[in-house]
Amino acid sequence: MATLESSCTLPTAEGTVLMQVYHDPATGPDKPWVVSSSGDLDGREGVLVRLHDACFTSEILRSVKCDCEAQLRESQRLIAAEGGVLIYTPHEGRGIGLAKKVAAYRLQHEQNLDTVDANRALGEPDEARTYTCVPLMLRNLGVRSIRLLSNNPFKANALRALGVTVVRMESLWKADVSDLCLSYVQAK
Ligand SMILES: Nc1nc2c(ncn2[C@@H]2O[C@H](COP(=O)(O)OP(=O)(O)OP(=O)(O)O)[C@@H](O)[C@H]2O)c(=O)[nH]1
Repeated sequence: MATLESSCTLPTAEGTVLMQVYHDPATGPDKPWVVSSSGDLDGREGVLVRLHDACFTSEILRSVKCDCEAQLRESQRLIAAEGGVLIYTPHEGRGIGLAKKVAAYRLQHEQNLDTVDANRALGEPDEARTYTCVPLMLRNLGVRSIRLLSNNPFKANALRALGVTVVRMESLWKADVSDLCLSYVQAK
């Protein structure tokens, strides 16, 4: 069972957020889950929520192989504007971890494989993400139902299976992606 470890109010470029750090035994102590919320969400329906999986290459090194950083910034902007929740998960590489994701990148480059085939060539699943702790995080904020900022039905299905009421999905799309990123988005 996940636990809320600590929280603070944090001034950000997009306004002040409530930051909460959770520990989930399923993902380990060195991989915190971070919940950043804006506005008073207690008892609210249809709250805007972004479930964002860590992407070191894009968000820290500014890789243009994928659209993760652009999606993160766009969701922060949308959430700040109307209130909502950003859940930043430790599921780097769709859950396979950074080292394996980078090995998959190498195969993509050297053998011209797409993201799914590269994972399979490494003996890894193409999807290893689980979101078991998310209902607790939403409950703790008093969120009753959500609008999920995502293009991936897997995430909405996973949350619904855990009992979260997903009213609808709202698309996140950044038009100015690189050619490399376009092939990644098409392989999704
Ligand atoms: N295994 C693998 N993971 C990748 C690759 N490129 C980015 N990622 C990871 O993919 C995750 C983001 O998943 P995406 O597939 O881009 O997004 P999504 O699940 O389709 O959902 P939305 O962004 O909500 O529409 C992050 O954890 C990234 O680290 C790759 O080539 N291989």
